[in-house]
Amino acid sequence: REAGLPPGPPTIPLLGNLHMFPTEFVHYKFTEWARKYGGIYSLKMGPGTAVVLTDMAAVKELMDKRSGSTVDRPPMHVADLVAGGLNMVFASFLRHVQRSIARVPGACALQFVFYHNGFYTHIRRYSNSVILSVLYGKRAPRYETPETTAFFNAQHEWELVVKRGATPPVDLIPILKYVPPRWAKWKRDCAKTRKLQRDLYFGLLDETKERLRRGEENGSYMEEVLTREEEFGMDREMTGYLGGVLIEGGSDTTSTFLQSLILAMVAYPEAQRKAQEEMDRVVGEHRMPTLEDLEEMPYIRAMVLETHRFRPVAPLLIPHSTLNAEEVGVSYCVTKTYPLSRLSFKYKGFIIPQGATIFVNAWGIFHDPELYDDPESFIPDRYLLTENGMKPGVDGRNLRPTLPFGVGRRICPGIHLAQNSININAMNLVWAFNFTTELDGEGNPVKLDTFDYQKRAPRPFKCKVTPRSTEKAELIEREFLEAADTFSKVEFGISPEDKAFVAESRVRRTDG
Ligand code: HEM
Repeated sequence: REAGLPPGPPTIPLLGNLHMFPTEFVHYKFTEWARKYGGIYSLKMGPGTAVVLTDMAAVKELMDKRSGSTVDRPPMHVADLVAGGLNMVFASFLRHVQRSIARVPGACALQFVFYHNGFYTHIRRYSNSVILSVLYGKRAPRYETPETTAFFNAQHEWELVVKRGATPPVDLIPILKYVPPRWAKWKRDCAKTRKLQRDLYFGLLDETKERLRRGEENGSYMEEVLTREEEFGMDREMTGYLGGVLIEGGSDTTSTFLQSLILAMVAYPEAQRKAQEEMDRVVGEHRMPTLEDLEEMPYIRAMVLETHRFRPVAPLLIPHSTLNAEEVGVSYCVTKTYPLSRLSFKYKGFIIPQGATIFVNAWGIFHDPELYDDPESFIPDRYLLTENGMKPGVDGRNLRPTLPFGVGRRICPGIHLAQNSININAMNLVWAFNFTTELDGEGNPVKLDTFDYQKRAPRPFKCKVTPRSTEKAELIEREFLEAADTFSKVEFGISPEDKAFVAESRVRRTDG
């Protein structure tokens, strides 16, 4: 480790800390190291450097205030192979694409009707459907809807190619880029993923274009991007990937949050009971909640914040990297191509080299026992006691409540859509259903493991989902049937199987 870098675990020659880099649940290890080496520590990744921030003040200063310099992403050759450098999540800052995204509209959940089992996949379908409706004006009525299946297939392949160890360390040893595909399975896997993604993204784009040509707009986001492509300085490739990246960003994130919320409500029935009490007081039995009710619901708001803290969807956000060389008090206006490698960030006496990868350890902050009482438990009440949920007396002014959505200029562009979707669903779920543990063969409740996660999401778990009353079940169905007109606007071009499913779902099933 070069002199001046933040401290960190001992290194070995050539590899640095690479040999000890965890293959999964990286945030646990990063947090363990944070407790040992401090809120700012470094890891040597071969010749490169990574800096891990588990300190609120450092996150605010380096990632929010000096976002212009920490806005970049570390190189990811696999993402370039799959999306030709146009997956903006992993690409350097694409300003014009970002500008067009800044307008992703807020939308709320239209439908959340499930009666018995299958809630886990239902939630995944729901969040994919919301994003497909917003972007392309085409909803996904079933988990088996062709676009939804195609998306989850492509996503599965994508996750395999980016999995640690699936590819040689091509970002560290760039010469590996030139290995011909016949000797590199990982390259063939990338090509397969690329095809799956392109078939879906450009298929949806072409359908939207065709609809526009026929004058059958339905107000979707991509219609607007297509009409204003020139103004945004975008071409077909960029537009196609813009849509694709938004489907990726918007699908499994919202659903993961909702799955964690349900898991927490089952594991902590007392929190569920308090949320239901508040719901019954504010909304009652005879109507469904609306977003306007949230103002009157401090406990539900606290429960949403606590879910973000307890199980953040992105425990390490998405890694950033430093773009400009800069020293405290002196900003050098440099671009990536201009070599100023001797200049680096200096923060609290530590050097953060140009091009370093920066991880924001949101998990480590949210689970710090110095900041939160009993951080491993789900306790929404903590947000009623203090504004930021921290122990009384802890100065939490440096922590933005939106940290789970990222930092600086890279903050999640879907934040408003996501927050609306999360809030209305949290409210609907609490209003409508009881979530309880399943019983085992002997009638004892099956204990849930709230740490049993797979990548970001809880592993599929069993719980009983029962409507809280017959009246509520009937009301849900009535509202669903009344929303038929709204749904039909986003049912252009759905498959015959989806059409049949939709027709069947519009037949009243309850007696009300
Ligand atoms: C619970 C819901 C969500 C959470 C917690 C979440 C969280 C995040 C986080 C942590 C980042 C990385 C920010 C950073 O690098 O500092 C991010 C980026 C991103 N998110 Fe979200 N997100 C959610 C929903 C959505 C939705 C609904 C969309 C699409 C409409 C979306 C689209 C994106 C995109 C495109 C990026 C990449 C931005 C960039 O690299 O500049 N996300 N999100």
